[in-house]
Amino acid sequence: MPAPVAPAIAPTVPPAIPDAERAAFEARLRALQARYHIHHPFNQRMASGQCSRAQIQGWVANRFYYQVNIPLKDAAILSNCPDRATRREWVVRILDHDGSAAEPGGIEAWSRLGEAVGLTRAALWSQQMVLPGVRFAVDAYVNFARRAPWQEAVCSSLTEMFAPAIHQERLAGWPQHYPWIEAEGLAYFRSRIPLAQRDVEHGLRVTLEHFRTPAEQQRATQILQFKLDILWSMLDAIEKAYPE
Ligand SMILES: O=C(O)c1cc(C(=O)O)c2c(n1)C(=O)C(=O)c1cc(C(=O)O)[nH]c1-2
Repeated sequence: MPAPVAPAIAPTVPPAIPDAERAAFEARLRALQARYHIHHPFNQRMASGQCSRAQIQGWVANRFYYQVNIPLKDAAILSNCPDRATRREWVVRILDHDGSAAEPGGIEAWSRLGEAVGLTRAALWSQQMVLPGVRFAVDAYVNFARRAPWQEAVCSSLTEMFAPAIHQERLAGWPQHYPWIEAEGLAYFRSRIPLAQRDVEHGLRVTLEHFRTPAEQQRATQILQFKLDILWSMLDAIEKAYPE
């Protein structure tokens, strides 16, 4: 009688991915920078000082809808994530935007940007200026985070890899191009640079660990492209509503 075969025990720790493979995957994700909204014609006009006051106000009022939805998106990711260590690291993103007793937070900073460009708080908070295309695009992001496996939603946040450059671009250019914007209004962009870098460090760790096979990694690039398309569509809608 043959000796009984020991039952296979599922490994609790997945095998390590070779460093070179990981680096190649990360490089493929980073290469999608070419599709970032920093290259959108509206952003290029905004960055080179060609936007009117009405266009800047339209952009700020519409982007506010993105800002107020980011914490809902992050809460959706938390609600789908059974891993306590990940939740502990992720939850800070909600307070970054919503603020706390100690810090007014990103949404408040964006409201100040609104005032700095001449929008009243009522105009901003009423969301009356939010365009249908912007609403659809942002809602698609939140809905994706609600429905997708949490690691996929984490991957979709990785456009933040490219965000510090666009914040820097505004900090460097706006004071000279748009001297009518009160300088304190730009604090939001300054505050996001270190936060985006921290977020990306975490988001990349999750993504590089989770998407392993070529097919999974292909899926990750498609998810990142989907998110790039959301940001791009927002500017398409804004550009159409506020023509030159
Ligand atoms: O101003 C920008 O162009 C820009 C882009 C992005 C981005 O790439 O998703 C974010 C932000 N800003 C931002 O301020 C922000 O808080 C943020 C959070 C996220 C996200 O997906 O979780 N993206 C972004």
